Amino acid sequence: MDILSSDIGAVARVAHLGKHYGTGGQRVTALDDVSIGIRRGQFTAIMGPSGSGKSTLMHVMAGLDTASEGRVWLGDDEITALGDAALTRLRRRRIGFVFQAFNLVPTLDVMGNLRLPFELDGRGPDTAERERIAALVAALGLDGRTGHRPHELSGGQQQRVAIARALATRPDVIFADEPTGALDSRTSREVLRLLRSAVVETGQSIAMVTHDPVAASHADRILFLADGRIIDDREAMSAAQISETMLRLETAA
Ligand SMILES: Nc1ncnc2c1ncn2[C@@H]1O[C@H](COP(=O)(O)OP(=O)(O)OP(=O)(O)O)[C@@H](O)[C@H]1O
Repeated sequence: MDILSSDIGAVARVAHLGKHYGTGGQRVTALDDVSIGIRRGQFTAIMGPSGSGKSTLMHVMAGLDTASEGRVWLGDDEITALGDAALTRLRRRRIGFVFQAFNLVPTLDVMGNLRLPFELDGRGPDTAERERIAALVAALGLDGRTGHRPHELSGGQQQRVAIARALATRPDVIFADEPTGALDSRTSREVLRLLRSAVVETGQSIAMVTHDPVAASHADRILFLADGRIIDDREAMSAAQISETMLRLETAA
């Protein structure tokens, strides 16, 4: 699939991306000639059967893993051209992450975790950033919890902290890898509503890898991967329509 004209100006983009693991008879092709953009201000879900390359695509787009072939951009900046130090800086300043396992620092309290992206950048949050953190704490229902450590919070609360942390630096894009994978269905819905409202209210761009058709039904756009290729690119769909598409893909796989 060639890059769509509507993906030009995308917040993150890959062209002719290939990713292989191993060599010789052990060689696995995780991604095969993928060209796609994540559109600015949209909530994009990335779906596909197990092993189809979803996490690999996200990790390469986010600069957490390298491409074997092709090129990767964040906005106008080609990340495949950056050295390690520049890539680390770009990730810290311009990309937010939300993971299935929350990935909070267990020894820091909630406020410590929220300040962490700024501390890692070699500075504390400035006044405007402190105000933003306070607004996120209130909006995400974490008032009264800022002195708690992660193990003192429920899974849903921990994921809300992770989302607040990802939003705090106003990243160009947030990559979320199975953000509801460890949560029950009611808590998952709350987390998805939070992600959705960040897109609608502040124009945050979010790309989310998920297995869950209900989670993907919150997205504006759904990319379907199979065998390392993008095989479908759809506007918002219902959970039932997504389940049907996934069933077709899994049966074909
Ligand atoms: N570090 C690695 N070494 C070797 N092979 C790998 C590695 N990481 C991923 N793969 C392989 O690449 C392919 C794509 O994996 P990936 O994790 O991206 O798929 P996925 O769609 O995210 O799967 P799942 O839904 O099960 O998490 C798979 O065949 C996987 O076994």
